Amino acid sequence: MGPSASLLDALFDPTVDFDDLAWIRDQWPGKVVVKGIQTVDDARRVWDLGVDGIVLSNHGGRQLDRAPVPFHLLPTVRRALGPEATILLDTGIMSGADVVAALAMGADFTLVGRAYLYGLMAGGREGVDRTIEILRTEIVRTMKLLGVASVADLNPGHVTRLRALAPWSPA
Ligand SMILES: Cc1cc2nc3c(=O)[nH]c(=O)nc-3n(C[C@H](O)[C@H](O)[C@H](O)COP(=O)(O)O)c2cc1C
Repeated sequence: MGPSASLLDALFDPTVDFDDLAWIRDQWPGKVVVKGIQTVDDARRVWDLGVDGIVLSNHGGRQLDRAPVPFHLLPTVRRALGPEATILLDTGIMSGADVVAALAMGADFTLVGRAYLYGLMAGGREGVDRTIEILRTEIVRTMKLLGVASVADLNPGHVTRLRALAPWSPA
């Protein structure tokens, strides 16, 4: 096994479980956010351990390409955990319309992985700034097209309208 493979093995300990998370929560007074949640049961269990946020993510489906789609999981998790839970959506955010759709379906935040890396590869630091600028412009434009002035006013009903208004956004 090469040095990078050994390092990865050391970083990703497969024996980590919910008891370890409870221990971390107990030891660490700062924020704890758990990424990679893929089922409603895990979302509830992790939230009940007192974390500050959960991230619905399949890490882009890069390792396990049949992993559940976080966007599809989002409404069920929001219903199960209620309005107080902090839910972040990761995976597949490639446009401002994607961000708006996730917020409308119940996410509090979205994360961006590959989109900003594409900007980084295309233009370094400026490319990342430009990616963020494009996402911001698209978010504002999408909300204008929907006739929504505040993120707080977004709701699942807007997602159907979003599909009609934004043909670049996959159904
Ligand atoms: C090059 C690369 C490295 C990544 N490294 C990590 C990592 O160390 N830990 C992690 O939780 N996710 C990692 N991810 C996954 C991303 O954080 C994110 O979950 C995934 O790319 C899906 O989001 P996206 O569709 O916006 O890219 C990595 C992704 C890429 C492309």
